[in-house]
Order: sequence, then structure tokens, then C-alpha cells
Amino acid sequence: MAYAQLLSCHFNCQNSRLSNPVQVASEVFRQSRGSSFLFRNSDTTQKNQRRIVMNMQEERASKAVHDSEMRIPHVLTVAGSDSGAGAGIQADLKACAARRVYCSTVITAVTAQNTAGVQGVDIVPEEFVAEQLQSVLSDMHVDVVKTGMLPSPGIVKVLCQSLRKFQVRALVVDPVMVSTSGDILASPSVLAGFREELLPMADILTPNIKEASVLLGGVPLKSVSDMRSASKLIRDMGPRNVLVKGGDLPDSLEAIDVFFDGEDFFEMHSPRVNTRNTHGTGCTLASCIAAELAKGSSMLQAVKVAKRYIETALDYSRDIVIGNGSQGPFDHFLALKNISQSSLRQDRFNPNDLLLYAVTDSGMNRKWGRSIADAVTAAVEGGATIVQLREKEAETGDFLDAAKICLKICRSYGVPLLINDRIDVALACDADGVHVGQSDMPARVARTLLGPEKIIGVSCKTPEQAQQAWIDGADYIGCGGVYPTNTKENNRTIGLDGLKAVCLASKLPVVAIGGIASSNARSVIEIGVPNLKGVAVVSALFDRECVLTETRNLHTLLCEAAAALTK
Ligand SMILES: Nc1ncnc2c1ncn2[C@@H]1O[C@H](COP(=O)(O)OP(=O)(O)O)[C@@H](O)[C@H]1O
Ligand SMILES: Cc1ncc(COP(=O)(O)O)c(N)n1
Ligand SMILES: [Mg+2]
Repeated sequence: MAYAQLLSCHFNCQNSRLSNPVQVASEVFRQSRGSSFLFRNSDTTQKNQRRIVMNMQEERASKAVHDSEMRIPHVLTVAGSDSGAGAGIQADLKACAARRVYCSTVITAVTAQNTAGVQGVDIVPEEFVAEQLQSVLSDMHVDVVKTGMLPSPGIVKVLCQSLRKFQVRALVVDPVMVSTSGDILASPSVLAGFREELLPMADILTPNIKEASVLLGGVPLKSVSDMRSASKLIRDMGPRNVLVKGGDLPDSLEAIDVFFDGEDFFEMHSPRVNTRNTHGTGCTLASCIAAELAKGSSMLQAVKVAKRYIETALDYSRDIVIGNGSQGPFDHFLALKNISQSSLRQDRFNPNDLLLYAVTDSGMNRKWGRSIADAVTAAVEGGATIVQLREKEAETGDFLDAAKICLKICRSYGVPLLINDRIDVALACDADGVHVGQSDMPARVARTLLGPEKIIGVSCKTPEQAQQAWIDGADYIGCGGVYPTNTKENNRTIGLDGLKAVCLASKLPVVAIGGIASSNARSVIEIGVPNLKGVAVVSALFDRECVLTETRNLHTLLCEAAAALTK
């Protein structure tokens, strides 16, 4: 079995939630064995030969699994050193470490720099930049390259040569030209190299307003609408995606960045944090995007996580004092101050987890005489891929106790647990996230309270609400009631058409809810919109005699319906 096949079957195992390495290895063996059945020999020698081949395959499979299990995501930053350690290489190292990604470094310049500005720049000779690139790329498996200060045309050239020689998964280019303090970090002569060689290789380019203006020959950018036009024009220079950063947009109460992927524009809004500590935000944002890409995120998701990380870090560090100048650094390791088990998980949210979304109901548990622990255990054992704890009547203390018990159960199965509505309960037990309705705590506020790592879902009935959910930083949408239901009073039914309209209005993954059971789940999945990822159910699992059997049956049905769509 080819190495690529082994990796792909390892990937399939990961997708199918076999998170335990032993399970993964045995699944790889099972799949790799499949290919050895091609031998149709009967005599003993041939049987022995087959055994030897199978042993070799198992050894190779085991090594492939071991290597890919042990390899951690890796970003190489090609940038300048900042002696004050707020920006440049130092910011990149801190950002990657905070995002739990390995970071190697190729240094292009050494700057004498502090919170007052840049006092000196010493450019590393291009031959030595080339030597550093060769050392790292010839030895280490780099997933993503991120570039910052590229101070001379010769350095741009040797970088492009290395990128052609050693292919990586993605290239993030932060076209550093002027520091926040106004000091020049790259001579205008690098622009030709950018345009001709580097930008066409970039998966994303992240200019700030001044840099976007320089790239466009000096056109001033004064508004979000100017940023949109600029992102489109800059994309024509070759990068697959463009993020024009609006940290320095004058007179704005928000920090707005504009993302353009060649088809759609996305405005990334966050409140402008009132702080002097913004030195290094650009470098950190680009490194964080690179780190998320290295972990396997899509570009849009990587940008959203990075933006949220900056916002949270700036807010956390707004009052820290380092240096006497006007531009202070911020604290990248905010997460370590509140380290939690869930923030150490490799993937905070996988949209495929929405496939079979079990929502608990205390009334139904009472009716059938089962504890919340029994109900949740049966659901996850039966194949529920995510669980939401919904306790509308419970006292806070009881809710928290139930949440802690359910969290333990869900963690042991590797299934995320969300809390309905109660951000305080989610924080207190360190659940994986929350689900909020339109009249609950707004998603934007929930995000500020929960930080960038937690999962946030929002109930939406209309395309407008779906768009708002995305702007507010939600991770998924719960859309319904698709069919009439007894679980929720006065809940307008939107039907399959309403569901489709919401799905089409958003890039967020969607889970359908409301009156869904084995009898109609297939018709829901069959609307065939790519971002409809699954169904959420209450009565169909919990208002039944055997939760385990019902969950198993519905899980099988959903897997079949989803597989039929991809054929
Ligand atoms: N005061 C602030 N509050 C919130 N976000 C900010 C603030 N300043 C910058 N940002 C964000 O930091 C990132 C870097 O932006 P910017 O400062 O424009 O780039 P650069 O550091 O390259 O000049 C962007 O996502 C921007 O929106
Ligand atoms: C070595 C180096 N690289 C990049 C920047 C830009 O960072 P910022 O725009 O936040 O000042 C910098 N000041 N120094
Ligand atoms: Mg800045």
C-alpha cells in the first residue's frame, strides 16, 4: 500500500473519530490488509509470501501512523528580529507557541528596536539567508511558510528560489514595509520582486492600510469601502486570498479587516481595544493564520481564529506596561493564564461533529426514569457526534453538577459537550462551548467571555440572522424548526425551504433542528447543501424507551444519507 494511501486512510480514521492511536493503527491495518487480498494464491510458499508481505505492510503502516501521530504542525517564519521582542521573529515565535505550533526561523535582518521606534537595521546578506533556508527546509517537514520583513530584493529572490525547490502546503505573506512607528523596514526596490515572484506564490497576503496603498502605487485608503476595492486590485497581483488590515483606519470605533477570496468579501469586525500595546499585531496575526493553516484549518477559519486571538490578546494586555515609548508589546500567552483541558485539544471544532447532534431534555429523562448520565452515555455510545446539555428548569448548582458529569462522559468518548444558553455554567465546568438563541446572550458577547477556543452555536431562522451569526464570531448555526415540534412552544416552522435559504446565506456549517426523527432525517440531508452538516434531535432519541438503539439507528441512517450525497 502506498504511503500516500496509508496517510489518507489514517486521515479517514481521524475523520471517523478514531482518536485513540491504537484504534487508528488497527483501522489502518484493517484497510491496508484489504489490498493484500489481491493475492489469490493457494500453495504454502505463496501463503508464506503473503504473510511476509502483510507483516511488511503492517510495519510500514505502523511507522506511517507513528510518524504522522508524532509530527506536530510546523511554521517557518522568514522575518526580521526585533530587539524589543514585540514584533518580527520574536512575535512569530510567541504566536506559534501560543497556538501550539512549532516555529523555525530564518532571520533576514537584525533591528535595534524598542517601544519608541526603530533605531537601526542590519540586513543579513542574501547568501546567508539562503543558507538558513536550506538548513531548515532540507531537514525539517515545514507545513507553512510565513514571511515578514524582507528588506532587500536579493532576499526576496533567494526566498522564492527556496520555495520553488521545497514545496510547502501554504505561503502566508505579510508585506512588512513600514513599522507602526513609521520607520522604513523594506526599501521600495523590493516591490518589483514582490509583484513578479512572491505574490503569485502566496496563499494569502496581509497588508495593512499603508502597505496596501504602497502596493497600489500610493492610492490613499480612507474607508472600509476603499479597503474592499484595494483587496480586489491586490488580489489581481496573484495572491489567492487578501486580508487588508484596518488596525490603523482613522476614526473607526471598530478594528475592521477586509478578507477577499476572489469571490466573496468578508468584513472581520472587532471592537477597537483602547491600548498603546499594539506593536506586533500584524506579525502576530499573520503567524497565527499560518499556525491555524498548519493545523489543517481552511483559510477563512484560520483568518477568523487569528483575528479573534489578536482581539482577545489585546484586550487582555490593554494595561500592561513595557517600555516608555508610545507602542508597547502585548502578551501572547494569555491562554496560559487560563489553561484548560479543552484549549489543549488539537482541533477546537470540526463541522462534521454536527452530524448527529443530541440535545438533552430533563422532562423526558424524568418521564422515562433515567438520569442525565445514563441518557448522555447511551447517546454517545450510540454514535451522537456532539451533545448539548439543555436544562431549562434546573437550579444553577444542579445544572453545573450535571454539566460536570456529562463532560466527563463526553470527554471519554472524544465528543464535544455544549451548554445551552448558560455561558456561566460553560465557563465554570470548562465545557467545549455554548449554544445560544436569538434572545439569549448575543454571540459576540459570548465570544468575548469565552475566548477564541470555545465553540459557539447560534439559533437562526432567517438569512439575516445567519449573516449576523458569522459576523459575531459563531462557529455554527442551528436552523429550525424544520418540522413542527412539541419540544419548543411558539416555535415557527420554517420547512426545508427556510432551512435551505439559511444554509445558502452563510458559509458557517449548519445543523437542522425541529421535529427531526428517523422518518424524515434523510429528506433533510438530501437537500444537499454542502454546509448542512447534520441534524439535531431531542425527542427522537430521548423520548424513546431505548436511547442507545435509537441513536445507533439514526447514526447509521445519517451516515448512509451523507455518503450517498458524496457519490
Ligand atoms: N486597537 C486595536 N483593537 C483591536 N484590534 C486591533 C487594534 N489594532 C490592530 N488591531 C488588529 O490587529 C491586526 C493587525 O492590524 P494592523 O495594526 O492594521 O496591522 P499592522 O500591525 O501590520 O500595522 C488586525 O486584525 C487589526 O484589526
Ligand atoms: C523586525 C520587524 N518586523 C516587523 C515589524 C512590523 O510590526 P508592526 O507593524 O507591528 O510595527 C517590526 N516593527 N519589526
Ligand atoms: Mg499594527
